[in-house]
Amino acid sequence: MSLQAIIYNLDGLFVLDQLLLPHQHKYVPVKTIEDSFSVIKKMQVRGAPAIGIVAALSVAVGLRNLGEGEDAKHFVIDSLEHLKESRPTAVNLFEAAHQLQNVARSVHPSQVKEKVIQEAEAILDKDLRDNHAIGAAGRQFLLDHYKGTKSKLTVLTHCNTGSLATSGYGTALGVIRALHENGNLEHAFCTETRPYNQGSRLTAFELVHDRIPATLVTDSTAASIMNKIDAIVVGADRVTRNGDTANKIGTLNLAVLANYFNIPFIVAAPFSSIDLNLASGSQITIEQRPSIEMITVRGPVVKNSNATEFGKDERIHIAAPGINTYCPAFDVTPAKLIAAVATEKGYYTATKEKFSFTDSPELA
Ligand SMILES: CSC[C@H]1O[C@H](OP(=O)(O)O)[C@H](O)[C@@H]1O
Repeated sequence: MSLQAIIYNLDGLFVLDQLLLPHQHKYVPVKTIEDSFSVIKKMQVRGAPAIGIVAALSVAVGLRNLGEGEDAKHFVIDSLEHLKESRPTAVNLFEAAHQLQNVARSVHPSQVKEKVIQEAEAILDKDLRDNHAIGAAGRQFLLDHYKGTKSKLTVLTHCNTGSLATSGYGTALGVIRALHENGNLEHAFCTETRPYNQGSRLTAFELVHDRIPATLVTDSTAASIMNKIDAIVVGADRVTRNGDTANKIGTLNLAVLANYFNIPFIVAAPFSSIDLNLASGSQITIEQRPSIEMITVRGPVVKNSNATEFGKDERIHIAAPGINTYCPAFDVTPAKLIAAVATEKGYYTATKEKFSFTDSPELA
């Protein structure tokens, strides 16, 4: 089974429906801007970089199919204003929108279609190159950190930051892949990452697919295995100027554990995930998800005791009816708990508990 979250070719744009993984492997066509809004909003495609890429490519598809006489510039600008409303936290969607809208505003009207399609396709191509560089930078930080003491590491990660969250290879999971490919990975642990279960359904799927030695644990197991862990590596949806980082809910728990157990906690993300317009994490909008996603789990319909038919998914209620719920999709980890931010430019470390992303990074 492919790990390719996004397929973009002359036939159009398709996303792997991640609500059905790992049991069903089904691509969904994205033919219109509304299709794009829907697959992002419903989290059929998710992951900060993937969201930005799908939004950009859906505009490219729309431009390829634009009717004669339709205004390309306004199509680009209006479509991306709408897509920005699909999910508020990941900066990659807003960064992609900014890039394409800028192109549409700055070129001659007759050039909008060609130049915006080029820009959208460049975002896709750049992401894969960046992920390999992010993996190298994260690996380099860890080798530098453990220089002279160990070169095979046990690493824990949270949520899904691999090929299913990007154009391929991944960010934090890219660091784990880089360690594995170079003989520096002893073992990987991944947390299930309730309530969407990106870890148990997606990251575990990727680790098994790549034959990386790994163990799945519940979110609540993390503290009890910290004595086995050499580093915690996570992704990011938005990093602010001082290094505060919004990431999947439960990330802050792990950062506090890392700090308590004196384990390096690393954020791995493309530089485009760093929002220099925001001074600190208190300014980040945290997406709230519907409570149905927390109080139920999707499961295949079991027709009878002898056979399981993967028919229409049914939701199985796992919480007491009537209970109030609080279901944020992300939390914010303060910069002081983060040892390094690994980007495609290299890795940044904090001085006096603050990051300076305008300085030169450590090069991998
Ligand atoms: C490289 S993915 C970054 C980020 O996106 C995920 O969120 P979601 O699954 O809700 O889109 C998670 O926070 C990852 O760490």
